[in-house]
Amino acid sequence: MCRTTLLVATRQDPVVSLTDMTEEKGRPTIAVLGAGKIGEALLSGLLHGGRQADELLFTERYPERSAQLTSAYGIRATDVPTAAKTADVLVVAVKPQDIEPLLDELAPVVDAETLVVSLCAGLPTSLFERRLPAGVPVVRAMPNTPMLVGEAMSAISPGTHAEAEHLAVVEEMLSTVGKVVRVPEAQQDAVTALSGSGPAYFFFLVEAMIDAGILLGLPRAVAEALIIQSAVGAATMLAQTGEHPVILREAVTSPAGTTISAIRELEKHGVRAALIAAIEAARDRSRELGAAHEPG
Ligand SMILES: NC(=O)C1=CN([C@@H]2O[C@H](COP(=O)(O)OP(=O)(O)OC[C@H]3O[C@@H](n4cnc5c(N)ncnc54)[C@H](OP(=O)(O)O)[C@@H]3O)[C@@H](O)[C@H]2O)C=CC1
Ligand SMILES: O=C(O)[C@@H]1CCC=N1
Repeated sequence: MCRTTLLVATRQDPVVSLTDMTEEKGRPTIAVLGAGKIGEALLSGLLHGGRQADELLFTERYPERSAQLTSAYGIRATDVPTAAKTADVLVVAVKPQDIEPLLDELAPVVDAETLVVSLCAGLPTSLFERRLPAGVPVVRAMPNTPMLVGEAMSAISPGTHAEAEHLAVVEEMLSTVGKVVRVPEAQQDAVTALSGSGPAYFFFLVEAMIDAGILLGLPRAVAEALIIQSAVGAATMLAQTGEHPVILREAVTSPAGTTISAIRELEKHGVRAALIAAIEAARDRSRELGAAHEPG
């Protein structure tokens, strides 16, 4: 099996040398267990953020995929026992459905000196704590794919044995690739539905708006350029002005103008209710993924 890589990191030279950083802060070695979409995005984002390839490791199921990633990023592939022995932080990025065999592999080789960070939707820290040796610190994190371009939104929650220092390590790692908030673990299913899956909703919206441009007779390339830049502009306004989205929308909506005609159609078709229901369904699916691993 062979997949294309998402993005080849272009900046392999460090902003600050590894020696400087290790002397100052003792930057941890990070191993990503399962370098699929999000695992690769994290590795790529960390390289872009100034991490050195030799501070990073990954494991994958198939040698073709490992070779592809090593050739794209210069990061070494390894196996789970070597990752557990070598790395300070093990980032679990397999699908929730694949977690059990990975925990079987991890349990005999991990100890309380290693920080385990799970990116898995729905899986509670208690699952890892139950299956791994006593005292292993676990942090649950939910990032999103914009980490590829340093614009991730991540939320992190400590498990029972995770101390302030562990949260700080994860916060530092994920802030290299975007923004980070701390939330109680009980909120992680909602976070997963909102920001973990969130980029997909925006991509879906952009795709639908480009289709509308095609319907109206615009060339595809023109429709794409118009919508993508409108999305970038709107997101930048939201981020930079701090204004409520209602205020920003009202500023576009001229009396008896074009925008209000469109808004009336969106409301008539229940787009707001559809989004709320969609995000609720994603939250429920996250809960279901976790419940599948409950004991008994
Ligand atoms: N995609 C996203 O936007 C986000 C995903 N997540 C979470 O990240 C996790 C991964 O998701 P995603 O990247 O989309 O999924 P992918 O299927 O793309 O990535 C998972 C990778 O792990 C590999 N894998 C499976 N089992 C093992 C194993 N035992 N050892 C080593 N590698 C293994 C898979 O190989 P193979 O393909 O051969 O099975 C695959 O390459 C999920 O738990 C998801 O909930 C969290 C936030 C956002
Ligand atoms: O779709 C999923 O299950 C994963 C979790 C959040 C984003 N992607």
